[in-house]
Amino acid sequence: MEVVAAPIPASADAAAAAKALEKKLLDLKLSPPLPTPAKKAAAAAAKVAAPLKKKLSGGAGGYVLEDVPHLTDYLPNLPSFPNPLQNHPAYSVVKQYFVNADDTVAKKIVTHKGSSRGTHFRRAGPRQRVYYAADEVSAAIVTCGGLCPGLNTVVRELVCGLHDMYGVKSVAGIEGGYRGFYARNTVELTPRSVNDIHKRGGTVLGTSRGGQDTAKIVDSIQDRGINQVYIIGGDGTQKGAASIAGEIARRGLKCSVVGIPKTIDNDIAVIDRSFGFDTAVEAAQRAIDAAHVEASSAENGVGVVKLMGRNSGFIAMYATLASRDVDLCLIPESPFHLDGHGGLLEFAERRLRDNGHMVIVVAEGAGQDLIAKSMSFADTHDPSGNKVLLDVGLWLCAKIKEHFKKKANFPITLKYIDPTYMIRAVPANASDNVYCSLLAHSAIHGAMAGYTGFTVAPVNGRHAYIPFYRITEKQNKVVITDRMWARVLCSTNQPCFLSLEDVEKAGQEEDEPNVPLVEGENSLVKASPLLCNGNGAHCNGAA
Ligand SMILES: Nc1ncnc2c1ncn2[C@@H]1O[C@H](COP(=O)(O)OP(=O)(O)O)[C@@H](O)[C@H]1O
Ligand SMILES: O=P(O)(O)OC[C@H]1O[C@](O)(COP(=O)(O)O)[C@@H](O)[C@@H]1O
Ligand SMILES: [Mg+2]
Repeated sequence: MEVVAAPIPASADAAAAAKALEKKLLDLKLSPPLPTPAKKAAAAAAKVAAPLKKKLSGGAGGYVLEDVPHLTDYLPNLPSFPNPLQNHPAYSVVKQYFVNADDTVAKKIVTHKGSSRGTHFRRAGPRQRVYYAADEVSAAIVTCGGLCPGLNTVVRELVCGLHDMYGVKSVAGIEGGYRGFYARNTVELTPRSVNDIHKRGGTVLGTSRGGQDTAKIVDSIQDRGINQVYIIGGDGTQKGAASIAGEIARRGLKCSVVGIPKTIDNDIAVIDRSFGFDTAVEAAQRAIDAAHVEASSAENGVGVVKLMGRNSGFIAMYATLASRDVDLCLIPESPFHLDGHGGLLEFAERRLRDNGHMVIVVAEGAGQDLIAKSMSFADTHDPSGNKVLLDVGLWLCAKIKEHFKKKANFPITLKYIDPTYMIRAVPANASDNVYCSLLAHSAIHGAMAGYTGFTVAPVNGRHAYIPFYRITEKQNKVVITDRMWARVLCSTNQPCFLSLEDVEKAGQEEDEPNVPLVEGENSLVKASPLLCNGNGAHCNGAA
C-alpha cells in the first residue's frame, strides 16, 4: 500500500529528470520549484502551503507504517554520506549504535490474540548514512507559544548535540517565536553560549503567540540559507511547522523541518508525555501543600488552587493524585454543577462539616460554560487564536463565599492560590532535563538522516518520528471514563457530577473501545442508579 511516488532513476538525462521531478512533485501534491521572480509573490499568495502527502505502507498482520517525509521524496538525487558517529570516540564503542533502517515503534502496546498489528511510526535514532555534511549544515532553532520548563534544555542540547555528535558549527537562534524569522536578526548559538541555560526557566530565545506567516518564514529560511529548522512548541506551533515543511517542499528546498513537542498541559496526542509536565506537576504540588496548610489551620478553611489546563486537566489530575490532600478536583473534561442536590456547594458543606477544612484544585478550563451563563462577557482570542478563558478560580471562590454567607453559623475562611506563572517559569527538574536531552538528540539524528516534516517524541517508551498531521489532528484529553480519572474520584471521594448522557458522550470520545462491561457487576451505565446520587459518592455508588 505504498503511496509515495516511485524514485526517479539516477540515469535519466537532465530533461527527463526535470520532467520526472515535476511529475513527482505533482504526485506529492507539491508544485515544482518556482522561478525566482515569481517565487515570493506566489508564496505570499499561498498563505498556507499544501501539507506534505501522507506516507502509508502496509505489512503482514495488519501492520501499518505511518512514515514521515524524506528529502529524497522530492529531491531524489541527493547524495548521502557515512554517518560521522561511526568514528566518534564516545559512540563508536557502542555495540549497536545505529538503529535498523526498518525499525518501527508500535502505537498501541496492548494487543490481544488475533488483533491486528496496527499503526507504527519510524523509530528515532542515528542512521548509517546522513544527507548533510557537517560544514554544510546551517541550523536554526525557534521556541513558540507559552513557556514551559525545559525549553532552554532542549535549545542547549540541540546546539551541543549538533556540535558534539555531527561537528555542526552553524546554529542560529530565532528570537521571539515565529515572527522572529522575519522581524528580528538571528543570534549565534554555540556550545559555550548555551552552556548553563538549562539551569534557567523560560527560553533564552524568547517566545510569542501569533506571527505565523508561512510565506515570510520560508522566505527568511531561504534567504538566510538555513537547511535544518528545529521548531519547539505545542499543537499550534506544530500546525505552523507542518505548513512551513509543506512550503519548503513546494519550493524544492533541501531543508529539514523538525518539530519538538512542547506543552505544559500535556495535551499533545499520541506521545507518552511532554517535557516540562513532570516539573509542572511537582511545582503544582507545592501550591496544593500551601493551600492545605492554610485550610487546615483555619476554622472551616477552604483552599482553592487554580492550575493550568485550557482544554485538558492533566496537571490538575496528576497533582491531585500525587498530593492526596485534595477534596475536589475540577477539570475541563468533566462537567459539574454548583447548586442543588448533588452539586458542588452541597458537597463542600458536607466535607467541611465532616473534616473542618477542604482543598479544591481547579483547572483553568473547567466550568467555562457555567461562568459564561452567569455573567456577560466578550468572546476574545489571543494572537494564536486560543480563546481567552474566564477566571474560574475567582468565580468559584465568589460562589463559595456567597453560598456560605447565606448560612447561619457557618463562617468559612477561603484562601485562593493562583500559581500559574510560577509553575511554568521554573527550570526543568532532573527527569525532564534528561528527557529534553534525548528529544534533542532524536531530533538531530532525524534531520541529519534527511527526514523532514515530523515531530519527535516517545511512544510507548521508544522515541519515534511522527508525521505532523498525527500530532495536530486531535488534542489529548483526560478520558473521564478511564481508570485514571476513577483513581482521582476514589482518592478525593468527590461526586462525579456526571449524567448518563455525559458518560455516554465521554465513552464515544475514547481512543480504544472498552472491554464490554459485565452487566450488573461493573457496568457503570446500566447498573448504577446511584450515578450522581448527590450524596458525595463516586459514580459507582460507593460512599
Ligand atoms: N493552526 C495554526 N496554523 C499555523 N500556525 C499556528 C496555528 N495555530 C497556532 N499557530 C502558531 O503557533 C504558535 C504558537 O501557538 P500557540 O497555540 O499559542 O501555542 P502552542 O504551540 O504552545 O500551542 C503561534 O505563533 C501561532 O501563531
Ligand atoms: O497566559 P498565556 O501566556 O497565554 O498562557 C496560558 C496558557 O498556556 C497554557 O499553559 C498552555 O500552554 P502549552 O502550549 O504549553 O500547553 C494554558 O494552560 C494556558 O491557558
Ligand atoms: Mg495551542
